[in-house]
Amino acid sequence: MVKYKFPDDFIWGVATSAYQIEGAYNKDGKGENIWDRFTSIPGNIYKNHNGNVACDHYHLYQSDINILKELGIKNYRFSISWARIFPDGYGKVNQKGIEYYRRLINALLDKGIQPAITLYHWDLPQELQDIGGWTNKKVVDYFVEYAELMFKEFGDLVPIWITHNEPWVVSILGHAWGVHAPGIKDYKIALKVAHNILLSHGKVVKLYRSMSLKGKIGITLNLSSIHSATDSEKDLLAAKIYDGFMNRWFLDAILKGSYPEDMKKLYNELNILPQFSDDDMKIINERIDFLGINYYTRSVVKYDENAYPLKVSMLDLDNPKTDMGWEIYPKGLYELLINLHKNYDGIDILITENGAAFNDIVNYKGKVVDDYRIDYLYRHLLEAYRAICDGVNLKGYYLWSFLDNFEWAEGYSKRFGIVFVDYNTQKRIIKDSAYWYSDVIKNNGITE
Ligand SMILES: OC[C@H]1NNC[C@@H](O)[C@@H]1O
Repeated sequence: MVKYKFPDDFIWGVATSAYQIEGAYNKDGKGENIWDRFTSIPGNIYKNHNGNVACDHYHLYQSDINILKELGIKNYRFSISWARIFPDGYGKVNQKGIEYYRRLINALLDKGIQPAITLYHWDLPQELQDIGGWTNKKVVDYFVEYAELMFKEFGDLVPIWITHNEPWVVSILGHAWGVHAPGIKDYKIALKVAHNILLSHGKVVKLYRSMSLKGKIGITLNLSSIHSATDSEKDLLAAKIYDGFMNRWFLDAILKGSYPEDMKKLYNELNILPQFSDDDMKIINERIDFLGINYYTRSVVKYDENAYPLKVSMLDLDNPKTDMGWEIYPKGLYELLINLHKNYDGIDILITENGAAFNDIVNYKGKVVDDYRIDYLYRHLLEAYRAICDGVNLKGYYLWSFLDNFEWAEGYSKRFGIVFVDYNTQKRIIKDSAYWYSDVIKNNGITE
């Protein structure tokens, strides 16, 4: 008996990204991207893993789609590798790249599976990084050129488009903390990158509207519910600052057309505030059809005099965690959804990623009994259900991830998939969580 039934038209899907699963890093005319380069530098990635082969999805996509069909999964979010389309980032088009994605999209549609495409999931063509990457306004225009070609080629086939995946991660992990490609450590650069990414987002949304395409377009943000370690004034302020740093900076720009005043003031004092114009903000505020959110965990923060630049540090609580070391905190998803509904005019929301890494093993029967992942998914879906009951316009849920895959700086050491991948043989093993999720989809809800 279905105890928690979701709305009839609720979108149930799974998600992946190009660099994390495709492999074929130098095949069929694809150009080098910043992750090809970043992973080639020893020490950047766990055991120097890279995405050269990954899950070899570039060659195995048909059998992978057959698994989606077998599980009754009717929506699949994936990203396009920009350098497969424009090897140099702009100008010369690689037809083999276009042909690959056309085969992939048609294979999905043939199985009754609706594609949702992310245009940018971190894999900038290296040639563009060589001219400054996202610090260079030219790259904004090259992104628009790339998006326009994708809309022309696939706009009539693909109902859901996501301009960018997690601009906060691209700017902060890639340009402030340096743990992601391109490995820069400069907050001022990071915020300039964030601004140009948001500009490129707004320009592409405007372009999409001008092409009278029938689908929906939005952006995906990684968001977290922020809690202060104590009720002290300093810790409460630390939580407000971290909420501004991770959430409100992007949400307010995109949905309200202005960066939050408190954060502009702080960044200006820190001399890391990027330059921008009112026209920029108007472009960034272009109306979107949905907000994509990636939720994994909450953040508990405190005031920390020595923490540059925000004087905020994260607590590492002794609570149940996933293999990523992220606290399992399902209620944070409910809190986030309610806050977004209240503070951003009830905008339609898609959960474009939620899931968990656990140290999966294949048992003696050749099965993966991942009850921990089922528990994580159950608890988070219950919170999503509660948010819907409380009025949130939550329209869908894409589980991260379809396949075990390359988890960026962690390499292949972290398994998020509901399908196990043996990287030595490329064999797929459907985990128990996949069969559980298949039932959720079939029942359009969760049973006790
Ligand atoms: O860390 C898990 C996921 N988070 N969001 C972006 C994805 O590319 C990651 O694999």
